[in-house]
Amino acid sequence: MTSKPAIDYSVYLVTGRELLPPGVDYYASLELCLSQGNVTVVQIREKDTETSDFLTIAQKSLAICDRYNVPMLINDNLSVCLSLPERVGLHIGQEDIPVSVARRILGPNRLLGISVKTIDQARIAREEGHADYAGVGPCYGTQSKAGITEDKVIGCSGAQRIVAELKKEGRRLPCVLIGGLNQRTAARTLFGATSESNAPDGIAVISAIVGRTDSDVAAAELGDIVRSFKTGLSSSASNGGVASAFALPSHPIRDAEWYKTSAAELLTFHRTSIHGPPLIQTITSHVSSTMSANLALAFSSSPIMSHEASEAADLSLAVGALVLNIGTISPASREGMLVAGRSANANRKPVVLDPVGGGATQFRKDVVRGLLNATQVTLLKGNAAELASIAGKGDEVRSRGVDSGSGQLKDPVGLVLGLAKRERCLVLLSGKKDYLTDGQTVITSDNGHPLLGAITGSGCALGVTVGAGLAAACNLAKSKNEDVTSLGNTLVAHGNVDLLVGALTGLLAMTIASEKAAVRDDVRGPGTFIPALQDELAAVSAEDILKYAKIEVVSS
Ligand SMILES: Cc1ncc(COP(=O)(O)OP(=O)(O)O)c(N)n1
Ligand SMILES: Cc1nc(C(=O)O)sc1CCOP(=O)(O)O
Repeated sequence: MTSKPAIDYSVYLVTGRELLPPGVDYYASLELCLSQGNVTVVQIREKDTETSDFLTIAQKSLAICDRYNVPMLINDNLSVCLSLPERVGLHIGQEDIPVSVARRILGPNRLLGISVKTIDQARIAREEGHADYAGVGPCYGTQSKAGITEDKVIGCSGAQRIVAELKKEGRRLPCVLIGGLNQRTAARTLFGATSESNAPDGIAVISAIVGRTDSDVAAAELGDIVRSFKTGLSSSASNGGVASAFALPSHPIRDAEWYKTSAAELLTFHRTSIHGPPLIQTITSHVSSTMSANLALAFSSSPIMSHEASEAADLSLAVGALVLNIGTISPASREGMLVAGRSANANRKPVVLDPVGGGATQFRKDVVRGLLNATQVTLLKGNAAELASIAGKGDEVRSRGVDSGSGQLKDPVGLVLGLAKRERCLVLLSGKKDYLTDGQTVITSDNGHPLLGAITGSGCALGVTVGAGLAAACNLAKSKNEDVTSLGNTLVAHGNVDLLVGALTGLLAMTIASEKAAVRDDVRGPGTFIPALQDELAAVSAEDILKYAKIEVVSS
């Protein structure tokens, strides 16, 4: 029989004296962040401190933790842990003393945590049963620990797979996410690491609390995020599961006519909106920049083609949507995209990611993974090869470079639904038939003319019209005084905004315009098609959507 108290892992502070702001006293900072009851566990981590000094720091820290009734653990150092009362636990890594040996020495009553970075390590930790909980990471890059290179980062999807392994039936091991978790990343990482009924139990942080002079406020912000996540969990559990209820919008089943009518109404609103044309920040390829800007204008939007990282935060206050297209990606434009993505997330602006050629090279794969890890994307748009690569099904459709083909996907509906659920975003699979989903409903569209494939940049411009459609959906909700800013339970739904209809409107406008352009008398081939497409996109109307949209709801 063990006598371990139940632990609330919600906000797990790992200390880091070297990260304190200048002039801030370690003990004062620790006391301050514990003072409001938001930090629920503390681990004392001293990487370069002599054992005797480590013990002194740990003893003084324990007095503070005891005052606030917060459980405490020691990082790595068994002798410091054993010198302290039995209520003090130990956290070890995979390279430290073996967990079975640690358990034998510590006895059954001390809390013992282990770091896991792979599914195998998670399985072993769960099966062996020596550890009481696992620290899962590094979720993202961090300055707080040496040696965390890009290839070691597991991101939301890696964390999701590890959490699922830790939570397998039989023994469900509690776990916390660690590495780059902060006020900006915590919500989407908690949501993103959750699948079915497998959710992390909390977040472990160093810099997000230790690096702040107002460590009490920092802890309260994180506490709010984790509580709101857990509230979403319990309400969704009673609604039949986690992923269905909060990761993606849950709405009534609607038929194709409803979507057609809603898209037509949104288009009318967008063309005549008192908000004026939404500003669409587009970081795109050199090849398609002019085409994208012109077609954005034709679709009643205002393009701004800024790649500059230093103005992204200011811009994101003004933009209606952000479009990230990796067609001619470089390390500098990747940096701009990361900053712009962060700023858009912070200001709750929709983000479209177009992973052009995403499966073609390792560099592009890394860029796409990095962007998906660092940004909560609202809509992921790609062709069969690009989306199959992101889904880890690259062998299903061999990538042939940036214009890789329509592909022979075995199960396009399953692919887009799976990706939408995993990445917590809308997914648009473009091809002869387009598939659009919000993770609940899948809409197919048979619109679009083959000449779109004969000109360069039409796919990139589609990303922009879809982005403008998302911005229009936000503006429509605002005009009805609906909440478009709250975090709520849905990360991609932006309160009451119907982003699925927004994306559909941008898709139909572009594809119907292409059909109307292609049949014009003045169009004799790709060259004359381009200006005609621009004209027809400027003219496409609600009536055109009602008359020409060829959409079906194939899954609800
Ligand atoms: C909660 C939690 N999770 C993971 C770690 C990392 O531990 P470890 O792998 O031992 O690395 P160091 O902390 O020793 O650098 C942790 N400390 N806490
Ligand atoms: C101590 C530690 N361990 C990690 C792991 O992944 O094993 S990441 C990490 C540092 C976490 O610091 P911050 O919250 O400032 O990113």
